Amino acid sequence: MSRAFILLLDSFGLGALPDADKYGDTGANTFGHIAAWAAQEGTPMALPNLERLGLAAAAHKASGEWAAGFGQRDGFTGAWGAAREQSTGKDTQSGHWEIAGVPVLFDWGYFPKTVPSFPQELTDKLQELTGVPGWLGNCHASGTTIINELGDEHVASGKPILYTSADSVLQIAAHEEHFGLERLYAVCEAAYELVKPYNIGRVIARPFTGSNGDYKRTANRHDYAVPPTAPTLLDHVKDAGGDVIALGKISDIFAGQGVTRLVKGPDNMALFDRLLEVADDAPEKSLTFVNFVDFDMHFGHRRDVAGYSNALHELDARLPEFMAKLKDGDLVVITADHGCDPTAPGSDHTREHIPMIFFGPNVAPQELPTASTFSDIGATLAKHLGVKPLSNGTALL
Ligand SMILES: O=P(O)(O)O[C@H]1O[C@H](CO)[C@@H](O)[C@H]1O
Ligand SMILES: [Mn+2]
Ligand SMILES: [Mn+2]
Repeated sequence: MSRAFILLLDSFGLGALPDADKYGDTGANTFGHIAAWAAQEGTPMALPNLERLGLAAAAHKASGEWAAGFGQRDGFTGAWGAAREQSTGKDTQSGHWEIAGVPVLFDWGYFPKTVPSFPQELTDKLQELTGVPGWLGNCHASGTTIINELGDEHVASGKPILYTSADSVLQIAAHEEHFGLERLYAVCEAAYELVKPYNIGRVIARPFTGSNGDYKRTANRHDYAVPPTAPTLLDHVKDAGGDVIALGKISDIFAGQGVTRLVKGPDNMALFDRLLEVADDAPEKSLTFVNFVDFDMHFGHRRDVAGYSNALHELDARLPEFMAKLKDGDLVVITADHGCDPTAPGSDHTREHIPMIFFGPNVAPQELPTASTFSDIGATLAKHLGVKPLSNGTALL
């Protein structure tokens, strides 16, 4: 039996990369700063299951410091280490694709931090194609803030809210009932075609509901992402006849490429429930890839340190349920795609090391060398599954 599982904690960074200063992220440390905050609150973090696997030791190796409340201990059960990003960005697509063997070595296009942020020829063309009365926003923004700032005006005028971030994205927010969900999707589809010359990674539909200055995003977010530029681990597994089971937003991130089964869930804990079901029936030579997005979407970008800490405790507490389902030959890795330090200024991702914690019934506990590319993770899983090796990365086990 050989199966592989990637449990990706979206944005769970372990400390700044050597080149973080180029990204404005000097000193960023998602895990370290959450742990420091918790200790200062008088409620130090306790993540016994992740700690036993080697998480805190990996963070120490990556950042040079022990996270508050954690220290050297005996009896690790995982093969633990951290990885550095080879891609030029610090976005979700770059992180995931690189794990799967395809680092993004070209520069994505980005929209500048000016107002307006988007080129006028782009917004004019999109207006002409979709017949909307104009645009609101047209700037860098936090998605939950801007819908409350501009929601009333959007409802009154029918103008969608356009915004972006430090990532290569064009996001369009509109009211599900007043503007219409299908209409929002149609505007995003048109935008996806128009941003191609700008080398933009994703257009994201951000529907919301509510009234009178009180608006909330719904679960009907939809991503229109460019597909990976070369075959990924997912393709290699699929081409070898294996199942590729994508939980949460994984399928969107790979534009469906290489995915054979799609499983959705509204939040981290629902996704964990789905993961347990998949662990029961995933066949031989399958890859199960789950993205726990709440860490990033609800807590990292929102700079909600308490929420992030709580979500880590919730996941840690449930890990034994998953471990109990593992079968002989299973290989699991716990990792991330970038950082999003909730104590950093602004609301963007941070350029950090990611955890690389392998475990499973046949994994010998050990310290791993710091990987110079996230692709070492995918290369290790490709070897484990016996599929075609990836064109980037080195197998570590
Ligand atoms: O502030 P919100 O809308 O959550 O946006 C975030 O979500 C986008 C996609 O993950 C990122 O680029 C980031 O800007
Ligand atoms: Mn991400
Ligand atoms: Mn994000």
